[in-house]
Amino acid sequence: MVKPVESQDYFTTIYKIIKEQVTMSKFNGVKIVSRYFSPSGEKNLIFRQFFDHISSTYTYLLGCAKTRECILIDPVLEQVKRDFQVTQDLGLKLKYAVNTHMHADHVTGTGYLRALSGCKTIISKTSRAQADIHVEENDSICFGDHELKVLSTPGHTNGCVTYYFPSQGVAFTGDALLIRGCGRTDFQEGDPKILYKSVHSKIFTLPESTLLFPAHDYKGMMCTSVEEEKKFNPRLTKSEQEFVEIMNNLNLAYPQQIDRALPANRVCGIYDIPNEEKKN
Ligand SMILES: N[C@@H](CCC(=O)N[C@@H](CSS)C(=O)NCC(=O)O)C(=O)O
Ligand SMILES: [Fe+2]
Repeated sequence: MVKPVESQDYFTTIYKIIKEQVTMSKFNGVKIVSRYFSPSGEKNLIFRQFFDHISSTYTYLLGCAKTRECILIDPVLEQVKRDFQVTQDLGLKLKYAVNTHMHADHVTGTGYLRALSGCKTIISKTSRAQADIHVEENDSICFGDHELKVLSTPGHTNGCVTYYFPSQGVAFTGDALLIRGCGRTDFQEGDPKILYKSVHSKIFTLPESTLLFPAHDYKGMMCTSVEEEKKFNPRLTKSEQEFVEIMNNLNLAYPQQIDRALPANRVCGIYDIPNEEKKN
């Protein structure tokens, strides 16, 4: 039985309430994970998922309901004011602006957020991009009472990481794993064999009920689970050889903003915001 949801909180419209990581029923061989991902502070967590329509990027706000410290994962430059305003509305103090990788399709908002709020920027060491803090496999990112673990998941880019949130049974996969897809491997040191290994050894080995939140979706989907992707991902359920073949023949157009995005993202976005701009 799924308990009715009484909270008006955002997340309850997506997931039904249940106390622990219990799976409720089976459909098409997949356990329907109806997990309550802390919207009301039951587990002391504030969560928001934001979307940028131009680049189809998801940005995630995670906040500690007790200490009010928060982080933003994969903010987009053009949406920084929106995202930052929400942190202020909710009485949160931004501690870190975090990247899953050096994005090619949009300019990261991390540098701008740093200028606006004084937060620290984070990216992986392997990305070789500039930031205040460089993370590696097994590092922790702590905010308030919460801790994310860094999993190195290269293949889309060398520096791709997944941020795993064990206490919530959630992982933020960046472009390593997309819903029913994965990040392309045809530029930025992309390598399909490495990506296949990353996903199979680091993401598909997480508990099956782990909810996965990617950096992008192009079909309007918002979230998946390890179990779903292990069963239904049209690329990563194949053998390594078939996967390589698929990835080498995607023939995708280059991201429209790539020429602007890569140089900016090498320095973690735009840092020098005019004072006037900061006030608006
Ligand atoms: N049309 C978009 C770019 C779409 C794209 O290439 N997305 C990347 C993630 S951003 S680096 C990707 O890996 N896609 C995989 C796929 O299968 O679509 C734009 O012009 O920005
Ligand atoms: Fe990417």
